[in-house]
Amino acid sequence: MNLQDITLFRQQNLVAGEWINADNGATIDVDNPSTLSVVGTVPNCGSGETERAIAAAETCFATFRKTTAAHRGALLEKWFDLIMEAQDDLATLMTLEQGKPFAEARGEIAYAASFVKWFAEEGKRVYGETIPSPVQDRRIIVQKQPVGVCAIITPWNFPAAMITRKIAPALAAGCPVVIKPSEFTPFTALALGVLAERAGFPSGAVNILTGDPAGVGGALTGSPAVRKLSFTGSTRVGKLLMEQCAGTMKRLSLELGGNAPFIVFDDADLNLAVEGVMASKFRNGGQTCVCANRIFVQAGVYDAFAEKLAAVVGNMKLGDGFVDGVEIGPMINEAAIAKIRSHLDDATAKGGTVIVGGTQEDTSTRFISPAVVTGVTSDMLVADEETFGPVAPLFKFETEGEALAAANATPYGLAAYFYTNDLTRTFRVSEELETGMIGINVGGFATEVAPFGGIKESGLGREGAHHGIDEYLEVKTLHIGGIA
Ligand SMILES: NC(=O)c1ccc[n+]([C@@H]2O[C@H](COP(=O)([O-])OP(=O)(O)OC[C@H]3O[C@@H](n4cnc5c(N)ncnc54)[C@H](O)[C@@H]3O)[C@@H](O)[C@H]2O)c1
Ligand SMILES: O=C[C@H](O)CS(=O)(=O)O
Repeated sequence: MNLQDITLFRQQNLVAGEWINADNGATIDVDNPSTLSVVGTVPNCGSGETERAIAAAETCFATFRKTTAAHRGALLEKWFDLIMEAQDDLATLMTLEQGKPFAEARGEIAYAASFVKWFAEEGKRVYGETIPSPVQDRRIIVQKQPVGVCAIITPWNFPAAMITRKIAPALAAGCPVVIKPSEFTPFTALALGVLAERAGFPSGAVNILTGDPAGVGGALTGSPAVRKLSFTGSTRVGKLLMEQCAGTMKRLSLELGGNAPFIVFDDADLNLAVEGVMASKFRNGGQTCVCANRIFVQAGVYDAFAEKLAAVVGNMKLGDGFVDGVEIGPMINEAAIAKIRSHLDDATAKGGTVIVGGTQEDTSTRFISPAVVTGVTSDMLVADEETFGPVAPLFKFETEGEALAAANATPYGLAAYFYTNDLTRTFRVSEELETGMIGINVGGFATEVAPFGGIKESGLGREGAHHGIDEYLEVKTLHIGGIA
């Protein structure tokens, strides 16, 4: 493994300031989706180790909550510096275990670090209020306090950013965390844990467990000592965890699945719209929650747009993430390949045409060439399910009303995109689209400064911006009487 600092490669879990193995010594293999070789192993922990991590976080909370925001901000600043110094090593671990092109992995590390730097400052701006009392001898003060021990469960597709987008505000607010990263991409998370230790976070502030999702997750969601769950992943698992948290009334932040519409109106700049699809659809090989999942093109420009898009997609470089110039890496696992194949086969069986890509040179690998499909209709799987792969399905529409109805015909509401040069249409369409975030003549909006999140079955709450820290705070109102 080509790391400058090999100590960042950890095959153990971080619990109460100690690096541990599973109590029974069991391990999980982590493979390289490009070569199918084993990158390494991590402990297969369960409820026992999780309960110890929760206890360590609870012990830590008693003192960590009383540190100043400035102190916690200084720790976050130091962590930011260490993350950026280790950017290449962290990106190497990410490409090894997740497969994304190395340049994208480096970009994600910088994106992940931006949340750490942002919340180092936001923690110092957690302001309270004084409220004019309706009773003469009383004073009313509103305080904000850390919610307590937080459980953090994250997906494999952005293995660094999905962790820091949660734990940076949690730590800034004074909340210790117990993290369960995806079993597919644990090494990035564990390396971030090494750097958090080096930054000076106290024992028990950051705990990281790998293992049986249901076992670790069940201990986290069932523990009354855990006051909040922040989850990013599929809507299916999000609903399950929401149910499991009900018994202890935990605070919830849920960042779930998407089914983003991408609408190209006939007055759009088609070259810009093609650039937008490339940015939105094919980032991380299409394994992105906010990627364009359904592309609606107005009839007058449909053929021209399809031709332009196919020409660019057909020239994309597919391969191992460490090869210079590769734009599409391997899919994360065999199930991902199977889902992509099922969507392509279903579309062609129902009248669609794959005009470029969608093939595998070797079906024993996890590589599939990026595809454009025309003649796509609402009865196809791609209309209702997150493909989570490099497939661009093109739907044709006639009127704005038809496009809006189709775009909103989904239980998801995370992201949407549309391209137009008509100002009044910009406001009309923005106000009608049922999503949490909209790109207008832009195909990507990953930034720490703006709120990120969805509506409907895409989740609850917001991450990033000033909104993100409120998810880790409780509001307390003081009514002080007898003041003559
Ligand atoms: N909205 C967002 O910000 C956002 C960001 C990234 C990914 N996602 C979504 O995540 C999904 C892809 O990620 P994924 O495949 O890792 O999702 P997933 O739901 O399968 O897994 C997410 C995490 O949940 C854990 N998990 C699975 N079953 C569990 C259980 N029973 N109890 C506790 N934990 C459990 C997994 O181990 C993993 O750590 C897509 O739907 C994508 O849209 C959403
Ligand atoms: O996959 C989901 C991520 O949240 C996408 S982004 O990097 O935040 O845009």
